[in-house]
Amino acid sequence: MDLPITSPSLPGSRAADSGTSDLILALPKGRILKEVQPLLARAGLIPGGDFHDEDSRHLRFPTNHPGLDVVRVRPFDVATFVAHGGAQIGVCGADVLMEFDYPEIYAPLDLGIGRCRVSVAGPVDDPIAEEANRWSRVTVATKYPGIARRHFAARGVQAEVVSLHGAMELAPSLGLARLIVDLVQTGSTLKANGLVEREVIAQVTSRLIVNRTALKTEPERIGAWLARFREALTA
Ligand SMILES: Nc1ncnc2c1ncn2[C@@H]1O[C@H](COP(=O)(O)OP(=O)(O)OP(=O)(O)O)[C@@H](O)[C@H]1O
Ligand SMILES: O=P(O)(O)OC[C@H]1O[C@H](OP(=O)(O)OP(=O)(O)O)[C@H](O)[C@@H]1O
Repeated sequence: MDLPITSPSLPGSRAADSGTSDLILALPKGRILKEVQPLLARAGLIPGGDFHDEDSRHLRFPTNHPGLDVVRVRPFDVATFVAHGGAQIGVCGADVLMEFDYPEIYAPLDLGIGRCRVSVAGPVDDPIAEEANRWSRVTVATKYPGIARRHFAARGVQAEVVSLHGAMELAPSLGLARLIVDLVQTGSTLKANGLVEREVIAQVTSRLIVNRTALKTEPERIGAWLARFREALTA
């Protein structure tokens, strides 16, 4: 398929030479970075420099496409970089998209990786937690305050959120909150900490995301990358 993406083999094809700026693809550090690499390869995108050196202090890397650089950021920050137009394209979990609900972000492609769910969980030995939807107030420890508040508000329950960035599973036993809202995949972290899943809020996979304004102003370049990723998903 002949796509209008700057070819690395054409001399003088740097986007900067033609007066347009480089596109930036924001990738999340951590587990998704590993999972997304085969897809990048199928899309013909190879990050360069010392991208594969986990100890590198560089944050921005060139690729085999002179018009596209990659940045490596925290998973939660991918959405923010793309929403603010610092990056035009990104790879981001649906959990993060739900949390921020940025209107500037368009998420056209489900990449089918990073599969898990956002759930409400509580202590195994607190069966009353099952009835949280009937209470007027709950305390919830989470790194998803927006998702938690909206989820309980939709049932007329006010969620008092204790904001944590990890180890949410400790919160009920240490008295920070009665419930948690967190990601669950195998359920082994919940089990290991005496918790049980009470309710699934949403299924999660990673998405290819784009900045809506960038897509309007650069439909050919960004559209071509979307087409490449779409094709890579079916390859
Ligand atoms: N257990 C899991 N199984 C599958 N996907 C997951 C799991 N945990 C997280 N994810 C997905 O991977 C994304 C990144 O999670 P990861 O654990 O790598 O980073 P993080 O711990 O949220 O970030 P940070 O390192 O900034 O705290 C999440 O937003 C979610 O979409
Ligand atoms: O159901 P499981 O298969 O046990 O997976 C769920 C765990 O995975 C995630 O944590 P992660 O490993 O990313 O650690 P972190 O949140 O502390 O970064 C999530 O926050 C849960 O703790």
